[in-house]
Amino acid sequence: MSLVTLDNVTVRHNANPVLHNVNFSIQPGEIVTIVGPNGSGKSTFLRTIIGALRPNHGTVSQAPGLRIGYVPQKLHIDPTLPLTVRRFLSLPSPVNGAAAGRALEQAGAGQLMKRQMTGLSGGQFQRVLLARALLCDPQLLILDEATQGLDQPGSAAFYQQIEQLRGSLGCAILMVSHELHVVMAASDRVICLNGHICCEGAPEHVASAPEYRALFGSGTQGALALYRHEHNHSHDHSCGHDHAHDAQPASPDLNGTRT
Ligand SMILES: Nc1ncnc2c1ncn2[C@@H]1O[C@H](COP(=O)(O)OP(=O)(O)OP(=O)(O)O)[C@@H](O)[C@H]1O
Repeated sequence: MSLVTLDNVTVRHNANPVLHNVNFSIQPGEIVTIVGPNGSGKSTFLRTIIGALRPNHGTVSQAPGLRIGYVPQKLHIDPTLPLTVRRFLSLPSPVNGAAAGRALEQAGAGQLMKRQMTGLSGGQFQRVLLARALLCDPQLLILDEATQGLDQPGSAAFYQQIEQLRGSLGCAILMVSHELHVVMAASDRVICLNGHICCEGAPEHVASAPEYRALFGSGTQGALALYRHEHNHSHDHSCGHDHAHDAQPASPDLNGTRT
């Protein structure tokens, strides 16, 4: 059974159609990535799925009792506000220390519990947002441009964490990203959105689709191939071929340096 289904959904902002006749569903454990140019309706799509926006036409249905974890695009915290990670995770509802620690571990941020929110690096901050989304033990985890502002190794490490979470928690993941070559390697299905669904399918299929290339050009496909190569092999650099041009998704050291 699908976790969420959109049936012929149209959404307008101030009478302007932003999404038009969109059909979509996501299955348990699936990783789906939404790509599309600025203003193409990606955030509107996510907000419609979580129920923050009502469609003007069509229907949105959720599996009964569906638990959704949401990682926003960004979150501003007043730099003068003293707020530890532990306290942040208890907003708006209190959580016990064990649950907070478990969520931080799952997000790859186990050692950040006592840190000040305003002292975190961009990557650490996003992992804390991820931990907060995991507190409800989501069946569907939604991420809206969650790696904005991170460098490419930081983004790649973040998405590898997401892939691991799908493996360990079994949750489905729906994410929006501009970093096509990084994100697509972790996706089961990619949807190219531009007010309507232009094309969808396996990452390789979408990367070579004419609709996708019309929007993004063809440069990404080479980067995707490189990343897949790096992503799939055993990381044994002694096997004799040239890695000089491989994309290198590194594991960030959450204390601030990178390995
Ligand atoms: N609350 C709103 N009121 C009026 N117009 C809106 C509102 N939210 C979004 N829009 C408009 O709807 C269109 C789609 O916006 P949306 O944020 O969904 O796109 P996006 O693909 O997520 O963009 P980006 O990649 O820039 O984040 C844009 O033209 C935007 O200006």
